[in-house]
Formats: sequence, structure tokens, C-alpha cells
Amino acid sequence: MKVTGFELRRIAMPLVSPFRTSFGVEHDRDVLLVRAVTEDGAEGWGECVAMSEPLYSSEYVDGAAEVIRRFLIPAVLSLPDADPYQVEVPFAKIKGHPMAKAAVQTALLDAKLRIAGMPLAAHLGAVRDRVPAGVSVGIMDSIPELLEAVEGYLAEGYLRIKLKIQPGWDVEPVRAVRERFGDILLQVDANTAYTLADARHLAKLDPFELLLMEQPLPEDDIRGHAELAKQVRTPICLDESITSARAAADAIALGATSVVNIKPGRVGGYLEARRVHDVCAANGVPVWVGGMLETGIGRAANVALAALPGCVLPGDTSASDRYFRRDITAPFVLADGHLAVPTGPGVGVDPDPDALAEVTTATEWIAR
Ligand SMILES: CSCC[C@@H](NC(=O)CCC(=O)O)C(=O)O
Ligand SMILES: [Mg+2]
Repeated sequence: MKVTGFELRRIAMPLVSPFRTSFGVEHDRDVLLVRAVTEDGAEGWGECVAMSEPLYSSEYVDGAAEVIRRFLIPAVLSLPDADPYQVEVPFAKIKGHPMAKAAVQTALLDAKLRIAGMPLAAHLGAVRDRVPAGVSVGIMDSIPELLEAVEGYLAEGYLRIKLKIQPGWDVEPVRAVRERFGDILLQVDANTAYTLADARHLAKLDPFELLLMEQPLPEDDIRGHAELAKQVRTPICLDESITSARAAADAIALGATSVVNIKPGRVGGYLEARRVHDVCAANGVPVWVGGMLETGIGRAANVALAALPGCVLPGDTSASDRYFRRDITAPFVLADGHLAVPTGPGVGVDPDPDALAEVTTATEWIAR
């Protein structure tokens, strides 16, 4: 596949409501989209999930754009065949920047699959045509406000609730949700906000029968998570720590995780995400697909990934209106608590030109 060039397009997507986590509050998404254009006029899209600031991980959107512009696109254009599998060879020489790599690789994968007329879901090995939807609920100013938000999401049909937690906002909100809504599927995500010294406190979550406790400790504290897993009954689920299939294998072998949140941007793309899925499946570790507040482009690809056999838990694959008043693609809409897996070739969705124009803040074309 010969690529003539790439478009880097920045879009500003306001959130329908602030989204608060242990590392900050998001009011809008400054998103970098990558569009690959091939010699015979095909195109493919990839969404870079890096946030505006390096708070979830070390990547941030301006930095990702620079790495894509200066290093990743030249690496692709230097290849005789801009194949998404082949670009992993030169990309491996460039240290880090998985979200930037994922955006470029996904644009190439989308183009390749559109040319072949193959849906991404089929290419990845999907076994379902719809996936159960969970929803991530941010830290709120009060318990009543939290209960109102959870009630709304349950009424919309979400099949699993995830609560963001941090020191000072953990046991009580979980207790309140459990007491109000009974035995719903419920889990928490700390985004690395605790230390091993908090083990006895985190064990206070055990009576609430949570599905999992996501990334309680810093992303590089694998030993700490293995120790914490011996002190709490709630299953530990790693997110930020799982940067590759090898990292997943190591964390599982060391007893640091018994569930894994798969995020293609965090591991460098959908091909590595499938490898993480396969390593976890081989070890009997359940996985689910996480989210980075993606637009319909990234959401479509995540829903395809969530249809793989090892994805046995609802993911953070919510409807478009969880975050956006208007998506840049046809919106993903909840149906009986599920999202339909796109059936079109590639990621299976296309940006609506008018919607895209409305939110575009910058665009640049980078050619051979
Ligand atoms: C701005 S927080 C992004 C990372 C966070 N993502 C979510 O909570 C789900 C977001 C979504 O629904 O896309 C996580 O650590 O899992
Ligand atoms: Mg998380």
C-alpha cells in the first residue's frame, strides 16, 4: 500500500459535563486525528487519545503531533509498503509514544482494510455483533450528585458502573451507590492515586463486592500491586501499567493483576491490543476495553476490539452522548445496554464533513 501523505487534524470537542478523575478535571477534548491517503485515493483514519496534558501518561497531544510529524510519518514514508504491520519495525526504534504510534498505525490499518473491504472487527477476530456498555462516572462534589448521575446512566441502560475514586472519595461513594442501587455491576478506578500504605483502607471496599479495583497504585509499582492483591479481596485490574503484551504477561506472572483494561492507545495500537488480549486469554485473565473519551472514530475501533472473545466484561465503551453533544461521526447509541459493532470496512465509520468542519481548529498535510 503506497501512501501519498497524511493529514493531521486537530479538533476541539467540548464535553457535555466536566469529567473529574484523581488526576484532574476534563472540560473538553483537544483531539488529534490522523488521516492517511493512499496512492489510489483510499483513506484511513486514526485517533490519537493523548490528553492535552501529560496527566494520565507521559504523552500529551502537542507532543504526539510533533512525534508523528518529525519521526513517525517519515518512517512510514520511507517504507516501500506502508503496511500497518510493517511499520511496527521502524516504530520500535522510536522509544515510547504509544498513543502517537497507535494513531498512525490505525490510520494505515483502516486504509488497508477499507481497500480490502474487511471490517476491523473481522480482522481482529470479533465473535460478537454487539458489545455490553459500561460507563465511567467522575468524582462529584457530593454523594447526592453522584447518585443522581448513576441513576441517570442506569436508566439509559448501562450495564456496568465505574466510579472514579481518590483518597477522601472512595468508601462512602461506593457504599452509597451499593446501598441505593443494589447488586449492579460496579467497579472503581483510582488512576494511581494510592500507595501500598493505603492497603488497609482499600480493603474497606471489599464488602461491596466490586468487580475490580482499577490501577490503585502508580503505573510502575508492579510489586506494590502484587503485594496489595494479597491484602485486599477485590480483584486488581491494571490500566496505566499495561503498556504492552509483555507488560501484561509480567504483571500476570507476578500476581499484580487479575483483570486487564485494554487501551489500544496505551499499548501502541490495535495490533498490540490484540496481543494483550491473547496473552491474557492464554492466562485465563479476563479483559475489557477501556476508553479515553474517544470520538466516534476511536469509539468505533474500540467497539470492534471489545467484540473479541476474551472481552468478557463490559468496557468503557459508552454511547457518544456520554461525552459529546454532537459526535463527528454518526453517534454510537445504546440499545438494550449494548453498542452495535460497526460492519463497514475498516473502522466502519466516517467523519461527517460538516460536523468535522465545525470542530476543526487546525489541519496540516504532510506528504512524501
Ligand atoms: C480523562 S480519564 C481517561 C482515562 C480513564 N478513562 C475512563 O475512565 C473512561 C473514559 C471513557 O469512557 O472513554 C481511565 O483511566 O480508565
Ligand atoms: Mg483507568
